[in-house]
Amino acid sequence: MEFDRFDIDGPVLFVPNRHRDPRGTFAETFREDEFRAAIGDVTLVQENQSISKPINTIRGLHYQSEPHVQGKLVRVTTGEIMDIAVDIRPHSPTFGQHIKIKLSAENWYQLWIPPGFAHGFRTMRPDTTVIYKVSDYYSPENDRGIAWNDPDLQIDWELFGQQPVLSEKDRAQPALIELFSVDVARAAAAHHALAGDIGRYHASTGD
Ligand SMILES: Cc1cn([C@H]2C[C@H](O)[C@@H](COP(=O)(O)OP(=O)(O)O[C@H]3O[C@@H](C)C(=O)[C@@H](O)[C@H]3O)O2)c(=O)[nH]c1=O
Repeated sequence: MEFDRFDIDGPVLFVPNRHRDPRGTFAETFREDEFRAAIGDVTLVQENQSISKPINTIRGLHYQSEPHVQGKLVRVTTGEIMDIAVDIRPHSPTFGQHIKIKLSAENWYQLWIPPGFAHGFRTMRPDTTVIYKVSDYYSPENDRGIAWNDPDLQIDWELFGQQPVLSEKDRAQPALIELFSVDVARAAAAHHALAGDIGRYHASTGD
């Protein structure tokens, strides 16, 4: 298993070593020892699978709040997604920024999204299967979301005018600023991470 890191600290891309022969392909898709060597003391306790039938289904942006924050190890076994992880760690120098990467049945990529990130994806093909292991159990009381199209996040979903398919819940998620306004202002003032928006965040929090 190879791995790579990103400009935003925390997420890790795992790429399994594939063994090809006339029958097809074999790969180790998860090894706890290698995962822990790269990530640290994290145990994955639940595995989820979703199948999205229409192309341009967007699920997200989702996270669980304390005390049930989740890290997620995401992969695709059929189809392709554009995977998005937004840094929502209030004191992070990259608060509000995101990483974007394509995961597909062909590239076998696995993205580790640590606690402190909101996660979402757009399916780039019909009938896309996403499988992900998580580091804490599902807790409906701690289920949280951010609007996929929050303009402050500046995510280019590459929809090119197409309407995404969304759950009712995801059509009504709040903007980041509604959830994190005070911390955003503090983080922005401390790190100048959101240059240009600082005045507006201060105004909206009354600081
Ligand atoms: C996430 C989850 C949902 N459910 C139930 C709740 C609901 O009835 C049904 C569908 O849930 P959702 O609409 O939240 O499913 P979905 O929109 O696919 O939610 C997922 O989106 C991606 C982007 C993530 O990162 C995941 O953590 C998760 O939030 O499944 C569970 O039973 N266990 C779980 O772990």
